[in-house]
Parts: sequence; structure tokens; C-alpha cells
Amino acid sequence: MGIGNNWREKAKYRGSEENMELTELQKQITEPDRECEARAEKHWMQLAKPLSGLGKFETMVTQIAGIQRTEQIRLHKKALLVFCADNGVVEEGVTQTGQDVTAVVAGNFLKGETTACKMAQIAGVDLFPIDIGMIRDVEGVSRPEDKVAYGTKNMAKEPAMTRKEAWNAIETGIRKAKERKAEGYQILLTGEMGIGNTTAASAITAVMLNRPVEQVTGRGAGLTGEGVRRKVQAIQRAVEINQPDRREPLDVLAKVGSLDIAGMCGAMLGAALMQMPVVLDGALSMTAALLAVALVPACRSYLIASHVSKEPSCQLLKESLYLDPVLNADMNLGEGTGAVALMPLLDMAAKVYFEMPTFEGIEIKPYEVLK
Ligand SMILES: O=C(O)c1ccc[n+]([C@@H]2O[C@H](COP(=O)([O-])O)[C@@H](O)[C@H]2O)c1
Ligand SMILES: Cc1cc2nc[nH]c2cc1C
Repeated sequence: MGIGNNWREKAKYRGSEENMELTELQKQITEPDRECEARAEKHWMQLAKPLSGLGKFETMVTQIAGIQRTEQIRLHKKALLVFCADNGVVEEGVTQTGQDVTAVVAGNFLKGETTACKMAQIAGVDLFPIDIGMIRDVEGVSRPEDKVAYGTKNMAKEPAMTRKEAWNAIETGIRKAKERKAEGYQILLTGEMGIGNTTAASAITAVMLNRPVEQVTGRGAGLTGEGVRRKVQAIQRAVEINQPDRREPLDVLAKVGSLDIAGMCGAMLGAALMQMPVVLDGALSMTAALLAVALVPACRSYLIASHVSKEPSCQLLKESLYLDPVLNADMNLGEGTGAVALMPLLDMAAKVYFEMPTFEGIEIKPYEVLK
């Protein structure tokens, strides 16, 4: 069921520009440094504590050593990219609120008045809202160079976007990752805000993993049972009308996707390109990761899963991507909140990694040393 290297062959596109850039990305995104990982792992084993006592946190620090190409990992500067976009499929009655909410919440990111903002203040994360496709411009958030379209079309009637728009949104995401790297950020977190985007995420997941729509469709931001039935039907119609080809991730993204998912997909590719760890959030960013890994398989080694969202697609996504999220808190808020929630724990792990004395340092000789 995993998305593996066989995608490399299949991920060839008709658009020659995309094709060239994708081939370049596939060449430039290389696997992390396994020697740095091995050195970090060895260091963990020397610390005066039960072996592997910090479990997945040790694995995470070790993974970051490989990604950053040094066992002296750096996590002081953390950036959360929140891609904001609207979805035409909302007119099918698949959401609890209207599309106008996207712009209102996007504006609140600037004022520090969203859930992710409050959490980010505690976690020491800088938050960057990006208007990649809202139906309305929001002063201070919207920039012409980032905005790919004023919302997607209704996928239940026609393709959500053109292939060019999907690729432009991926490129915006790549650019955002590069900008943060240039500003000295050392770890990227992905988030989104977009009423209706769980309909797109479920559609992409159903197509890419070849699963029945009902199995991967949930309540999103708070739909009733009747609403979920409408949502399933809308997705089924979208798949029937558009016939997305699961061997071509960009075709799937364009026909039944969303601009925020495309932006996050780009951010993940950009992070891998910049040798930065990239932290996933919930259903939307896991869906973006599915596409990113399908486009460039080596990107998977740069992904860090934070939590398992309540959306039913997440169990399947985590298995398909071989991800091992740390938190299981029944969250389904989006905005990058799960990724932010992981940061204080990761900081604690890094403090132990750097500051704990070794067995030798406290003059304890273990009977046996694991090799
Ligand atoms: O992160 C998740 O897994 C998640 C699950 C359900 C809902 N959300 C958030 O809720 C919005 C999408 O829900 P909906 O019902 O409008 O598709 C969007 O702004 C997401 O940030 C997020
Ligand atoms: C208010 C609100 C805030 C959100 N943040 C992420 N998704 C959201 C959906 C709604 C409805």
C-alpha cells in the first residue's frame, strides 16, 4: 500500500515546464545523511538514562540530524506556513460554515487571534499566513505574487483548477520554504485554513489510495451526519465527472484538490530541497504529503508527523506514508495546531540530547552496551 519509488517513473507530466522542474526536484532532493543519523543515534545510546527511553523523540532528533547534515541539530528558529484558500465545492453544502470564514480567520492570524497563534506564542513558533487562493483579499495577508486564483471551481461540476494553477501553487509553496530558509529558519511547520478543504483532501485520498469515498470522508470542521452524506456524494460526483488519474498526482490535485493542499505540498518539497525538517499537521497536510511523496519519493525522509487527526483518512494516510505520529489527541482543528503542539516536546528532547551527562560522565559502566 505504501507510496514508493515506483512513483518516480509514473510521475511524468504532459506540461513540459512542470516536467522539467519536477525532474530537477527529483535530482536535487537527496536522501538525508545516514552517517550523521548514526552519530546522533550513538550519542543517544551514551546518555545516562534507559536506552531509547525517549522513544519516538529520540528517533525524531536522529532523523533531524540526518536531514540537517549535522548531529549538532538546530531548532531555535521555527516557522509555521499557513496556506489560506477557498474551495468552490462549498456550494454543494459540504461544510458547516460559508467561505467568508476563511478570510476572517486569515485576518485574525495577523492579529494573533487564532488557535494556532495562541499555541505558537507558547511554542516559540513564528507564523506566516499566506493567501494562496482566497476568494477575498485580506490586507497584510494577500500578496499578488502568492495568490494563484480567487478560490477553486466547484469540483462536483468541473475541474477544481487547471494543471497550471496546481503547479503554480506548488511553486508558491516551494518559494515560501526557500524564503524561510534564507531568513535562517531551521524547521518548517505546515498548516492551512480553508473552508471546504477536507472535501478536497478526502477526494485526493480516495483517488490516490484507491479507497471508497465513504471510508476517507469525515465531519471536517463539524458537519452533521446528513452533511457527511452530501459530502460523500459530492466527492463521488467529482471523481466521476473529472476522472482523475491516480498515476498522475498533479492531475488528481488539479481536478479534485485545493490550493492550500497544493501550497503545502510545495512547502514540503521546498523544505526537502533546503535540507530542512518539515512537520505535518492533520488530514490536509498528510494529504499534501501523499502528493509530495508521489511526486518526489525522497521527500518522505524529511517529513515529521505530529498527530493523528480525527478525520478518518488519517489512519490510512499515516500507514501509506509510513509515518509514526506522536500525538493522538483527537484534534481536528487545522491551522498547523498539531505541528505546533509537537514543538515543546521536541525542544525537551533536544535539551536532553545536548545537555544530559553520559554514562561515562557520571562514572556508570553499563554491563552491556548495545552495538
Ligand atoms: O487538520 C485537520 O485534520 C482538520 C480536520 C477538520 C477540519 N479542519 C479545519 O477545518 C476547515 C476545513 O473543514 P471543512 O469542514 O470546511 O472542510 C479547515 O480550515 C481546516 O483547517 C482541519
Ligand atoms: C472558525 C473556524 C476556524 C478554523 N480554523 C481552521 N479551520 C477553521 C474553521 C472555522 C469554522
